[in-house]
Amino acid sequence: MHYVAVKVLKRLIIMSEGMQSESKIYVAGHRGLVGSAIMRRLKAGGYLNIITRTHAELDLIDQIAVTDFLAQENPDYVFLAAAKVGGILANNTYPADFIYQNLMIQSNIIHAAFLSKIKKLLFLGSSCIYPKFAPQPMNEDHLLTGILEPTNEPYAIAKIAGIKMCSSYNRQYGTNFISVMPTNLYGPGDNYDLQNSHVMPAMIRKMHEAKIRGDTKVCVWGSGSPRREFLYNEDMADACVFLMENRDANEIGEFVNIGVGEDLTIRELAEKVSRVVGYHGELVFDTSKPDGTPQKLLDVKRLNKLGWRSKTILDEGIKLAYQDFIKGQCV
Ligand SMILES: NC(=O)C1=CN([C@@H]2O[C@H](COP(=O)(O)OP(=O)(O)OC[C@H]3O[C@@H](n4cnc5c(N)ncnc54)[C@H](OP(=O)(O)O)[C@@H]3O)[C@@H](O)[C@H]2O)C=CC1
Ligand SMILES: C[C@H]1O[C@H](OP(=O)(O)OP(=O)(O)OC[C@H]2O[C@@H](n3cnc4c(=O)[nH]c(N)nc43)[C@H](O)[C@@H]2O)[C@@H](O)[C@@H](O)C1=O
Repeated sequence: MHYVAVKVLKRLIIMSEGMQSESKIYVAGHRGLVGSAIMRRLKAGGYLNIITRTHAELDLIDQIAVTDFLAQENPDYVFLAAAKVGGILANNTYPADFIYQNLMIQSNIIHAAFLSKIKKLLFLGSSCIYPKFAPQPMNEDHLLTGILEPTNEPYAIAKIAGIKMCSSYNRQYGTNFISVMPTNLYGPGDNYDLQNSHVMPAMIRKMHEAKIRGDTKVCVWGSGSPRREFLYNEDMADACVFLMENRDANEIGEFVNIGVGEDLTIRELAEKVSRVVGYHGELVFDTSKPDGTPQKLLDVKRLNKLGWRSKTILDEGIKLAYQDFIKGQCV
């Protein structure tokens, strides 16, 4: 048999074993919004052998350190949830950091995972990989069919490179690297920095602080008309573990969207958050701030067919996220 075919066959035999409770699992970015939820989900699922490194212990931008770490630890499975992440303003202000750090982190881990012959890897991309004016809802076939949104183009290009790395290694070497494209995420452990965060945590904090101070107005960036979809981070983690347990790259296709399949305007989101927080002041729209993509709604048919759908409804998720924010204030 041809040498490459034998190599691919060997890989397929190893892959088909599936994740076991004693499997060695590396979660990169385990303290982040998604990584911390993946940790909770894995522990709840009975996984006993999870390895982690903080940023201070292992800088994922350092290729030699990453290669040595994976060669020494030799995990069976890798969740790649480490990345340079931020909201619209952070992406627009620090484009070099977003493209450089994301290209480096993902390239280092994906290539070292290949060298270490890991059984399966999950790479997290983002719904910003799709063209700015993609038809809605956006399905997986819309990748690379139009121009990207300028505020996050460097980050999106890094994420597209991540998808193409995973699919190229699968094609050439028979690896089992799966890519998922999450919609906008929120939940416990989010980043509440007012400049660099995403809209949901920023709104929670702004409205809470305005309520405490007795402010009559809260500033919402942009026109309020862009539409976004929001997935709770515990659901996101559940989807990641479900796919790692039950689906291989050949069943998924090049990648799969992970979302809810419903969106709302930023104005509607602000109204929902103000109800949960109990803030009754006026919403003022600052149109000097960017709107970004007019709409980002994922088509989740492929995900549903693979056997997963989201559970947490938005109103409930916002309440849980607000409770988390309050808890953080009390520490
Ligand atoms: N949040 C969202 O709305 C969305 C997120 N995603 C994707 O999901 C994934 C997880 O995102 P999220 O959990 O929100 O991000 P977070 O910023 O919450 O977490 C990212 C984690 O990566 C770690 N990290 C970053 N750089 C390095 C580095 N050089 N070396 C070691 N560790 C590093 C961070 O550690 P430290 O803080 O110590 O630097 C942090 O723990 C990312 O791939 C992101 O692109 C996709 C769509 C939406
Ligand atoms: C997940 C995704 O996140 C980023 O894209 P985005 O969806 O545009 O992200 P966002 O959450 O920051 O904003 C959503 C909308 O909300 C409006 N908005 C109102 N008021 C605030 C506000 O106070 N803060 C923020 N951040 N936005 C606000 C804001 O003007 C915009 O119209 C990508 O860069 C990229 O990182 C990525 O993949």
